[in-house]
Amino acid sequence: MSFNRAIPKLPPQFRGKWNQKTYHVLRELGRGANGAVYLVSQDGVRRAVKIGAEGMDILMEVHALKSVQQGRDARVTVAPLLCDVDDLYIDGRSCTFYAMEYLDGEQLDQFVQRTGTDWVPVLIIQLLARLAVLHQRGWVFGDLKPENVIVTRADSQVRLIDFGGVTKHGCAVRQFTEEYDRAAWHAGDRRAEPAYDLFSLAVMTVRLASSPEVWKSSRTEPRQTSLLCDIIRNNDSLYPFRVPLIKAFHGQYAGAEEMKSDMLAIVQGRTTAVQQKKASGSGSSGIWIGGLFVASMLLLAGTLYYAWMM
Ligand SMILES: Nc1ncnc2c1ncn2[C@@H]1O[C@H](COP(=O)(O)OP(=O)(O)OP(=O)(O)O)[C@@H](O)[C@H]1O
Repeated sequence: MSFNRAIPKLPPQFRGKWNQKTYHVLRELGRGANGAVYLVSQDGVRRAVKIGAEGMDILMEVHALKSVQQGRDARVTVAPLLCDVDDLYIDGRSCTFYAMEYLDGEQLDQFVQRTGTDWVPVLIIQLLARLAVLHQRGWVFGDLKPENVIVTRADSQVRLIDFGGVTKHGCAVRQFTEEYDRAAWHAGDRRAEPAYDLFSLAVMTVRLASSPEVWKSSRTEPRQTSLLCDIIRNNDSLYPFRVPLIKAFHGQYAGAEEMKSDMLAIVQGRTTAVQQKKASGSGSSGIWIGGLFVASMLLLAGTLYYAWMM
C-alpha cells in the first residue's frame, strides 16, 4: 500500500510504451486510496484502465487477476478480464497501468435496492462460486464489500472488482473495511484465509437484506456478532439462512464451496416448497413467490451451471 505518492492523472490520450496500444480517456470511473480507474476507448472498444501510485501494487493486482483467468474453472468469470499491462510516461515518470474489460452494471447494493432483497441469496451464491475459484488459486479477496462487487447489466452475474486487497493465504490482509472486517467484529484476526472472506460475506448478506435503520443499530461498540444474530432472528428473508450465516461468523466453514452448498440447498428447498404450495392452490404471498421464482430462474440459468461444472 502507498500513502505518500500521488495517484497519477491519465492524459486524455496515451499509448502504452511496450504494447503500443492507444487509449482515449472518456471519463474517470472512480478513485480510491491506491488507484484510479478510467473508462477508456481502445480501438473503439470500451475498457477500464487502472493506474496506481505504486507500480508494485498494480502488478500484484495483475498477478491475481491473471491467476483467476487460468485453469479448468476459468469459465467462472470471477473478475473483469485482463486486456493489457503496460507503462506510460506521465510528467517524465514511468507509471504502470492495466486495461481490463469494462463491466457495464451496478454496484451490488444499488442492484439490491432496485430489485429487492429476494435476490440477495442468489447473488451471494454466485459470489461464493467466485470466491471458491480465488481461494483455490491461493488468494483471499480481503476487502469484500458491496462497493467491490458489480452486477452486470446484460446477465445479472456478479463480478469482483478492485483486487487491491487481494492477499496470499497466510499473510496479513492487505486492505479491509472495518464494517466487514473480522477483527473489528472481535471474531478473529486478519490472517488471510478463506474463512476471513466468508465472514465478510456473511456480514455483507445481513447488511444487504436489512433496512438502513436496522443496519445502523448494529454499529454500537463493541461490535459483536450477537448483534448480527439478533438482526437475522428478526428478519424474515435472513432467518431461513441463519445456519450458514452463523457458521460463517464462527469460522466453521473450511471453504466457500461448503457454504455455497448449504445456501443452495436452502434456496432449492424454499423454491420447491413454494411450487408445491402453488400447485395445491394455497400460495398467498404473490410478490415473494414472484421474486423467488425469478431469482431461482437466474440461479438455474447461471449459478447452478457453474455449481455442476466445478
Ligand atoms: N472493470 C471495471 N468496469 C467498470 N467499472 C469499474 C471497473 N473497475 C473499477 N470500476 C469502477 O471504478 C471504481 C474504482 O475502482 P477500484 O475500487 O478498483 O479503485 P481503487 O482506486 O483501487 O479504490 P480503492 O483505493 O478503494 O481500492 C469502482 O467503484 C467502480 O465503480
